[in-house]
Amino acid sequence: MLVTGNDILVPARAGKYGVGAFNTNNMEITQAIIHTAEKLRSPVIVQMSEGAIKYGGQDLANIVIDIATRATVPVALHLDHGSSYENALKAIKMGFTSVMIDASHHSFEENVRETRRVVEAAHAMGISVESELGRLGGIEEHVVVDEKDAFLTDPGEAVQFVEETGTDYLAIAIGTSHGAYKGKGRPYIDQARIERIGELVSIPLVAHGSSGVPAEIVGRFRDSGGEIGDAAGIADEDLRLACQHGIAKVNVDTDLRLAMTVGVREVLTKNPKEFDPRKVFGPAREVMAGIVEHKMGVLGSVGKA
Ligand SMILES: O=C(COP(=O)(O)O)N(O)CCCCOP(=O)(O)O
Ligand code: NA
Ligand SMILES: [Zn+2]
Repeated sequence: MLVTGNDILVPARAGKYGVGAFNTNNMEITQAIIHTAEKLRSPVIVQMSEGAIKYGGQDLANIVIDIATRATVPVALHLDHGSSYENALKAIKMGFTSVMIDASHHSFEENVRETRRVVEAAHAMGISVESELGRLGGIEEHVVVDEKDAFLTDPGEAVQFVEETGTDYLAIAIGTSHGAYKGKGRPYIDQARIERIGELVSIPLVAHGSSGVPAEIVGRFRDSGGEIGDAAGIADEDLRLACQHGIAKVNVDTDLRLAMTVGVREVLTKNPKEFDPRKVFGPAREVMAGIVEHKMGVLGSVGKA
């Protein structure tokens, strides 16, 4: 069933488990996400960035809404990294049940102002809101403390931000970053900071940049002709721990992109004569479903629907 972000995330925060928020850009990705959630009896969030909306528009949103509505587990459709009040409202008009207003690159005051505007409008329509405080960005071990603090979310500011905006859930900067290169070796994630913020703030917390970039997928990507540097993602153990301390929404896009590409490349390199799209995108869907299944196991959302 299609539900709001709060319907899924408030129980997740209370139950100390994480719910995957997986980005989609087509039908097969959407099916891999929602069908796997049904198989595992797990709630799930399907999210579309503004780039995905540009790519697939209402056509793609309708595919998500239709599959989510018929699904036997709770599914929310979330606007990822909404960049303006207007775009957040447009997404609600398209049928989204959760929207992010990402004004974290503005000053604290401007971020509060913009976020509060979206919260008021979205709440008037029964839609949940994600906002962000702090700067997403890979933190290398050598970064000096004050520079690190400039990036990461300040616990005291988080309390004030939540009070002044009424945001339903909050994306915090804890050392993760988008993409396949999250730092040398085991990417840094500031567990103490998550724990501190989780103690002070009771709403669900959001971790962006949470793809694991699993070595097995990276290996298959290279073996099927892909080119990728020394990619690294967030360790499963770090994600599991983060969900014990208040992280409830866990954003994953890169892992699905890698999985889809691996599926397509492996078919096309193994069977150069193949040109039936179902024989290309079908196997890609299976690889993605495997990624979704692994992630739900790590986050602890299996059986929670
Ligand atoms: O936090 C994440 C994903 O993090 P990840 O890269 O670790 O998967 N996200 O919010 C996904 C960001 C997707 C942006 O995609 P566009 O190219 O459409 O703008
Ligand atoms: Na988001
Ligand atoms: Zn993000």
